[in-house]
Order: sequence, then structure tokens, then C-alpha cells
Amino acid sequence: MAQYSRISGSVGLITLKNPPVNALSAAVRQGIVDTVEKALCDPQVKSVVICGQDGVFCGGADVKEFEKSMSGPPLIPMIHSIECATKPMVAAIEGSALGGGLELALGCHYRIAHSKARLGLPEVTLGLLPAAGGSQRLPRLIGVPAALDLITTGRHVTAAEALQLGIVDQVTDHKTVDAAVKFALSVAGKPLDARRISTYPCPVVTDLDALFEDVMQKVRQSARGAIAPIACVQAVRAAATLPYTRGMEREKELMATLFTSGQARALQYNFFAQRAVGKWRMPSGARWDTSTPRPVHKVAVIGLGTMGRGIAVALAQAGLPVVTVEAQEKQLMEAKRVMSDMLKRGAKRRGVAPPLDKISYSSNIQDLADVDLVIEAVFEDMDLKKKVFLQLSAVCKPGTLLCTNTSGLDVDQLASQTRNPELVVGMHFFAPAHVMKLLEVVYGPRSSPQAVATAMQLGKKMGKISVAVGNCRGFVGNRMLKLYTEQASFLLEEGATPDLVDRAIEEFGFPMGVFRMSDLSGLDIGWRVRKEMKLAVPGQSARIREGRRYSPLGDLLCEQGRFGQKTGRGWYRYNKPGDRVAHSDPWLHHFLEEYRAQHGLVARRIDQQEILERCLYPMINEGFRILQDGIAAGPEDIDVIYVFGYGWPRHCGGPMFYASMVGLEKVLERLEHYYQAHPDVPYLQPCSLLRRLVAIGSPPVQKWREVIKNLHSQL
Ligand SMILES: CC(C)(COP(=O)(O)OP(=O)(O)OC[C@H]1O[C@@H](n2cnc3c(N)ncnc32)[C@H](O)[C@@H]1OP(=O)(O)O)[C@@H](O)C(=O)NCCC(=O)NCCSC(=O)/C=C/CCCCCCCCCCCCC(=O)O
Repeated sequence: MAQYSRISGSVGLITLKNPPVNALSAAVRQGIVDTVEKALCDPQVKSVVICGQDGVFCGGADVKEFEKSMSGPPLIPMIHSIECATKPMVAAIEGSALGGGLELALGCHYRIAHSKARLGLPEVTLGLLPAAGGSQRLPRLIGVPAALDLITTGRHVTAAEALQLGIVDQVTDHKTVDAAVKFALSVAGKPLDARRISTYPCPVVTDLDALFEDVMQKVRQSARGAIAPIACVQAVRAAATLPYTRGMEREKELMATLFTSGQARALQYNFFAQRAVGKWRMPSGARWDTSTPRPVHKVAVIGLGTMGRGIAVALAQAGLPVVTVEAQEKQLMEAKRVMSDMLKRGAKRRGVAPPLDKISYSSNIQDLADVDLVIEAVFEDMDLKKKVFLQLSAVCKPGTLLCTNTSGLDVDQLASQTRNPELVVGMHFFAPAHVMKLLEVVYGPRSSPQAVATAMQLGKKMGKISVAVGNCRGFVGNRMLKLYTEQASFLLEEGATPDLVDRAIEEFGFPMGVFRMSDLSGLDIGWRVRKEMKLAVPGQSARIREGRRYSPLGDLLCEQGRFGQKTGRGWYRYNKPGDRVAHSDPWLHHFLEEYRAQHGLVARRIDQQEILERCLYPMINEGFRILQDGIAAGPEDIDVIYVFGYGWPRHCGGPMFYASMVGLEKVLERLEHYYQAHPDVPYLQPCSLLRRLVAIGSPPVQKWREVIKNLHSQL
């Protein structure tokens, strides 16, 4: 709703009220229409201020309403009537003015923003475009190049940048509404013709065609199959080339296509999924809102390899004092140099001073006596990690939370080395840890809710999207990934090439195919794990191990020293070790032919559809098993992990949402087909949760939690 009052004698004040972000629900839109009319009819009122309650102007259209049939007054005529008003309308922007919120402000004649406010048109991130006139007004106000940047990326700008771009007229450090009211008093009675953005001609751009061609090419490249960024470019082009009313028609036309698209549904699902994962719950019933985190004032990172360095930098950037410990003096010195550079580069990008003094460096574990939380990031070796946990338990003060950055080892085994196993959790960061948004917080059977709450809160402070998951080999992300990479190797055995598989995966929308990714992260990492598990045995090329199909291809490459980018050879060839550009490698193709001949395998033609089904559906099946096992609380957790940790294209929602879009019945049918064809791959057998969901009519992903709950209560 919206509340109306009159202040300072002649200013009508309209306050949007719809906590927490004053989204433009049907009730709010109706409230605006009614209060604007009231203000315009009140002869005492000479100008009007529109603001939002509780320090937030407006978070945009109410995204929840997009699923239902729209009711209430539509946004476009509402904003149009504000622009046409004969009394000055002033937007007082605090907190956020995003999407429809900024479009509302652009309909006003003036905009006053608080210095801490953030503005933007992030519709593209929801699979839409700013279709309440934003795509037509913004280019008229700030010019085509700047509008293209904001609308195609959806990035939020600070009040200072908004002022510089000309989006707002004034920025204040004081009370925004007071400043806006003062401003409204000063402009009362002034002519408004020059303040109606829709009447502005779009600033002229020299060589418009070249500009749009260039932008379109860049957008197509970065969109990885997403359609909204392209529609955004088309809408801005309409602003640059057509009169306002025809531009609005084009905006509407483009929006109609996007609004009902699967991509918009996927992106909007993902928006809410990101928020849902913060509301974690453990199988014990412990939850985010009933568990209090411990205070964390000082943290430590032990082990300064690539992961440890990234984690320490991310902690320092979040403003926390960090003690880093690395036993090897040479490694410590090198880490100090590299981390200082990382901090300086990060600070330069953000325009702040580098927080160099936040990190102290030591080779002595005794220096961790007074920290509140330790993140262990030593080499991925269970015996070594056990030793470290034993030492940490002896050295750290009582109550210190001990976290491991293992990417898949048993957190409970580490907890069992300590005096307080309830204070042990996994904090699984993704490389590079100071860049990647995802954090898996892993609770073992003995981890306390307080420990989980503390790790989740720390993740939030570090700007991560944290997902709480249960303890199993590989947790959620790597447990699913294993099947994806294994299937990719099987496809090579059957006749595919790394290039063919990667192309299919990249066309689906992943930033990097499975083999390119494996070359980047290093083939030796998985090899070492497989050797530890006695799965990989040098010199052996058997294709059935432990009673199931096994592909030794990766092991055979490692035996030849082909570890990927770092050695200049892997699934691809690189011009030199460390080079990033992958070239198709005739040696590898020949190697695959010899391998197939040696094992009596006949290469067959494998199409893109099969590559996608073979690589993605087993992962999805494993996702269902993870839900069934209670390792993830809901499909949103898995989807957020895959989008933010593994490059799953956001416009496909995540693996579980994607399964629901493809149709669970189809996924089930294909898995049954592949299991029949490959009975030596047990994980291809469809899991019972998937069968159950299909049996009850494939409910939408939002309803799966109920089904899982019922399933668990029957066990
Ligand atoms: C920065 C934020 C605003 C705040 O961040 P923060 O403080 O961290 O809080 P959050 O945790 O993010 O959010 C708190 C809760 O609020 C919920 N929320 C947030 N924003 C919205 C929203 N816009 N709608 C609904 N709910 C929202 C959030 O889920 C949290 O809920 P909970 O506590 O977890 O339950 C940050 O929240 C943020 O960034 N928000 C999103 C901003 C955004 O993206 N805005 C753009 C929205 S889209 C829009 O505005 C579109 C405008 C144009 C519409 C034009 C309509 C025309 C329709 C025409 C259709 C034609 C089709 C015809 C087809 C046919 O023919 O049928």
C-alpha cells in the first residue's frame, strides 16, 4: 500500500509501504494511483515527494506476482500519469531503487538520492527487461552507451555514480526525505515540460549501427545462450531509433516474449533459491532462526597453498584480522608476496586502501592460541589433516571453531581428532576463493547448530552465498561432479573426442567444457585421490574395477605426465606449460584410437543430445539421491551450489530446476534407457525419489520438499 500525508504546508508525501523492500505489488500500485490522485486534487499541495518506508525506496516489481495472473493497476500507465502530473513529483531515494522502483523514479520530475543508495535496472538478471518504460527513458536521460551498460548487465550503481551519469539530480548525506521536501518546495510552480524524460530526444550517437553491432556481439558472447540480454539491446536500440510511443510498443513486444519464457522462470526461481539457502535447516530440526552464531573477531588460516591464500585474502577483504600459518618458510614468504599483490589488486579495483595489516604471517601453529575460528587448508590428505586437527585442538582456546576446507573428505573423521567435535564443520571454498561466490558449509553428525550458524554467518560476512549441507564423500557439488566427469570419459571410450564433448557442454551454457575444466584444475588431483582409494593402479588399464565400469583414460594421461595446463599437455595441447589456450591435440585422438583398439571398442557417432543426457542426467539423478539421503535440504541448495560453484548456466536454473523443465518423466525414461545400455554403471539406475515424483505427477520443484519430508517420515 501507499500512505499519504501533507507536510511543510504544501508538499504531498507519498510513502510506499510493503516490507521488506516496498516491492510494487498490486496493493502498492493501487496505493500509488490513489495517493497521487489525492495529491493532485489537493489545492494546498504544490509539489509531491514519493519515498519508501524503512529506508528503502523500492526493490521493483513484486517478482512473486509474476507467477500469477496480473491484477491491479498496471505499472506503465501509473508511471506515465506521474510524469504527466502538473505538480513537481520528486523521488526521495534511500536504500535501493531497483527495476520498477527506478522506473517509477524516472517517471518523477526530479530524483534526490541518499549517498548510500544504490540504483539499477536488474531485470535482465531475472530474464526480463525494464519494461515499465525503463528501456526507453534511461537512454534518453543518460545516453545510449551508459544505458546499454546498465540495462544489459543489470549492475547497481552508487548514488555518486548515478549523479555523475545524470540519473539523479542531487545526493545527500542527511535525511533524504527532508532534503527532498526542501527541494520540492524550491521547485513548486516551476515549469515541468523540460523534466519529462519521455519527451527528450535520445542523445545522438555517431555510427549507431557500429555501436549496436559491437555491443550485440559482446552481449551474445557473454550471455552464453541467455535471451534477455539480447532483448535488452534490442529495446535500447528502439529507444535510440524510434519515437517514444513506438519504442514503448517495441519494449512491450520484447517483454511479452521474455515474460513467459522458461529462462525467466529459471532466473526468478534462482533469485528466490539464493535467498532460500540462507534459511538453512539440519535434519535434527535445528534451523537458521533458532541457532545463534558465536562471535568471531579473529580468524586463522592454516596452509598457504592456492586455496589458503585465497581464503585469507577474502577474510581480510571482509575486514577480519587473520593469522596465517604455513610450516614451510619458503612457501610462507612466497605466499606473503602473492597475497600482498592480491590485496593490492583487489583494493585498486574497489578504490579502497589494501588491508595489508589485517594479515599476519607465521610458521608456528602456537600463534593460533587466541583465534575464534580456524580454517584448515592444508594438502588434501586425510592423515595430514588429522594431524593438524589434533594439534589445533591442543593449541586453540576452548570454544574455537575448527573448520576444514576439504573438498570432499569425511568431516567427522577430522572432528573425532578434537576435544570438541561439535565445534568442527567443513567450509568448502571454491577456487579462486577470493573470487568465487559459493561456500559449502558442511555439518557432520556431531556438528552443533551453533557451529553451522557461525560458519554461515562468516560466509555471509565474506560476501559468499553459503549453503549448509550434510557430510558425505564430495558433499553435494563434488559428489555430483564425479559422475559428470566419469560419463565424459566413457563417451571418449565410445567414440567422442574432448572437443566434441566440450562443445556440447559449452553450447548448453557452461563457461567451460568438462575436459577444458579438467585441464585447468589439473588431472593429477583426481589421480592422486584415485590412487589413494586404490582405484588407479599405475600400469593397469582394466575397464571394470570394484565390480563396475571404470575409465582409466585420465590415469593413463597422468602416467605420461599430462596433468593439463600446468604441464602444457592434458586433454588438449597448450603452446607452453601454464598457457590457457587449448588446442585440439592429434596425439590425443591417436591415443584414443589405440586405446579403443586395445580394448576392442568400436567408435560410434555420438550426437550432442546424447552428450548432454549422458553428462547431465546422471548428475541430476545423484541430486535426487542427495535429497533422498538428506544431504541437501531442498533442490534450491543443489541448484545454488551448481550455479555459483560449477558454472551451471543460471538461465537454466540449476540441475534440479532444469530436470523439472525438461520433465521428470523424460529424465526418468532416459536414465532407464542408459542404465539398460550400461548395466555396469550402477548410478545410472533412477533413484526412488525421482520415481516417486514421477508417480505422483511430477509436481513443480517448489513442492519437492514436501514429498521428501513424507518420504523421510515413512522411513
Ligand atoms: C537489494 C534488495 C532490494 C534488498 O537486498 P537485501 O536487503 O539483502 O534483502 P533480500 O534478502 O535480498 O530480500 C529480502 C526479502 O525481499 C524479497 N524480495 C526482494 N526483492 C523482491 C522483489 N522485487 N519482489 C519480491 N520479493 C522481493 C526477497 O525474496 C526476500 O524475501 P524473504 O525474506 O527471503 O522471504 C534485493 O532484495 C534485490 O536485489 N531485490 C531484487 C531487485 C530486482 O531485481 N528488482 C527488479 C524486479 S523486476 C521489475 O522490477 C520489473 C519491472 C518491469 C515490470 C513491467 C511489468 C509489465 C508486465 C508486462 C507483462 C507482459 C507479458 C504479457 C505476456 C502475456 O501476453 O501474457
